[in-house]
Amino acid sequence: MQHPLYQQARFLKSAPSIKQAPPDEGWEVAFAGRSNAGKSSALNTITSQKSLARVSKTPGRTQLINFFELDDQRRLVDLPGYGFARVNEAMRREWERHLSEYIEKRESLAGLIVLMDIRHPLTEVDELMLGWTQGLELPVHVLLTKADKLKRGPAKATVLKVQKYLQEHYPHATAQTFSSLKREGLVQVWAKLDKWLHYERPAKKAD
Ligand SMILES: Nc1nc2c(ncn2[C@@H]2O[C@H](COP(=O)(O)OP(=O)(O)OP(=O)(O)O)[C@@H](O)[C@H]2O)c(=O)[nH]1
Ligand SMILES: [Mg+2]
Repeated sequence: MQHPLYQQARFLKSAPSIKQAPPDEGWEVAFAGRSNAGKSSALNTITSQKSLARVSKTPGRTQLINFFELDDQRRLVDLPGYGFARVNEAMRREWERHLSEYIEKRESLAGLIVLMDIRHPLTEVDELMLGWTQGLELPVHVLLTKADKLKRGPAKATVLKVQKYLQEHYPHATAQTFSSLKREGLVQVWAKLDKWLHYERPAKKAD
């Protein structure tokens, strides 16, 4: 199962900060989340590509924003992973400055996907991230990743709890379960991305 837009994704460029980003035109959706939450895996699953987004062996080393081109108007963006344990204070500040600047100033940013491991969602640093999106009219969609690690019952209970919490504290945010391993939740994410990126899937030809 592939998607005509996301399967076209191609690496465009890496930028250390918003200054080096590609022109701020069209629409883009960014993927954020703690290191190891499964961002790279999700990007590869969504785009039906094996190694579009590189899986980093050294969390916290890459402070780059990676841009992937879908077509001449649309992009996906892989943001540096956050929350890695022993990163020094200066690096953490630098990360916060770059990320908050990107989220607040990037005109073409149409939505933010925030990935959280379903076994420990809504950590302090996730809340920091969600806080930056408040008052920006920036929609957020949370992917509770690695859903295959929980049984169906507990997974369902977690998503309901997270949805309720978001509704109360971040009403601009929605949530769903996701598994790259099982390709679960893919159709739901595609629908969200299509909407944010103003993309209409061509109608299937009747034959
Ligand atoms: N069981 C399971 N494991 C997953 C899933 N998605 C990712 N993983 C594993 O989780 C680990 C981290 O995945 P990545 O996709 O590299 O995570 P990331 O968020 O890109 O990490 P950083 O680049 O360090 O920020 C890897 O060992 C993956 O194989 C999933 O849906 N199910
Ligand atoms: Mg990654």
